[in-house]
Amino acid sequence: METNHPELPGLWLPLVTPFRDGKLDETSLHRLVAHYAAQPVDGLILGATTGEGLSLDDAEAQLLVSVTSAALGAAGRNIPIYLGISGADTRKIGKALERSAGWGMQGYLIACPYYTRPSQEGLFQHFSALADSTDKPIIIYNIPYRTGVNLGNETMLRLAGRTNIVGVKDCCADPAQSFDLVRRKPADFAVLTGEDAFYYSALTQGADGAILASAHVHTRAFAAIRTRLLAGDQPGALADWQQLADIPRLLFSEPSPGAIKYWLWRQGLIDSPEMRLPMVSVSEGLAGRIEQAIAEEK
Ligand SMILES: O=C(O)C1=N[C@H](C(=O)O)C[C@H](O)C1
Repeated sequence: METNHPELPGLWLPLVTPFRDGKLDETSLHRLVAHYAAQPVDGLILGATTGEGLSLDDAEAQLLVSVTSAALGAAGRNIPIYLGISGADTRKIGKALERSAGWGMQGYLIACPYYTRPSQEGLFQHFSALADSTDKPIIIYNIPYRTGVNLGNETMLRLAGRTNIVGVKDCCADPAQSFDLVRRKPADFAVLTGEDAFYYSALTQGADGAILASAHVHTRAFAAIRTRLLAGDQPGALADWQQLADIPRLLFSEPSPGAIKYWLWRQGLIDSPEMRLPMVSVSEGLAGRIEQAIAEEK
């Protein structure tokens, strides 16, 4: 793929944000980043859905970026960090882009404005205005079942013409829309699936990669599927996917990132599975199923 952003294709991890006693847990964050720095992860997204970005204030988001950069640096790993931003007011998001410009991440993942359900023209003008507010690359996050609005392919392709709108995290939940986009997109615009359960099928239909919360666990196995497909080994990739396909179902059987945090906590990667309200811990039933999955790993 020819692209002005060769770092985009691949497997990205939307990192959980560890909390302890109500605060961002820097020690766990450092340990977690060091762990993934040694894994085949091509980029990190901070403060997105999985990172509970809506419950972080500016100071915490900045700390998240600086601790993550420092941990990657200490591990000698140079992969891009994008910061998740969401909101429903173009002006406020534009100000957030200005305030965060010097924080040290390489780009932004920006969700479609939620709740107000703007028209396609409104969405076009929204993302155009945001692209004007920053020099950094932007990945659009299209997730209609969370925001209430679907950014259609005609609008996406108009936005793909902007030099710093470099890709989409595609969670449109409509495989026909995703395939149509992959077929028509310019070469320098990356389609990264964010539908964990569609990971294998999205890659076989030409997606450039993925942003997958599920890849917090079995990271190497998730990465290997893409590697096999790129090497032309589709049967091998399918066999691998058949082993992994239950993982997204398990991790998303209750609101995410509860299950992922529980799993990471039980593995000693974070010191607490704590989340911020309105997110609450996994049920006893799900905790038991995760315990069993961890035991089966060994
Ligand atoms: O953190 C994210 O961003 C992700 N969001 C998707 C969602 O909102 O459900 C899932 C994806 O794996 C990561």
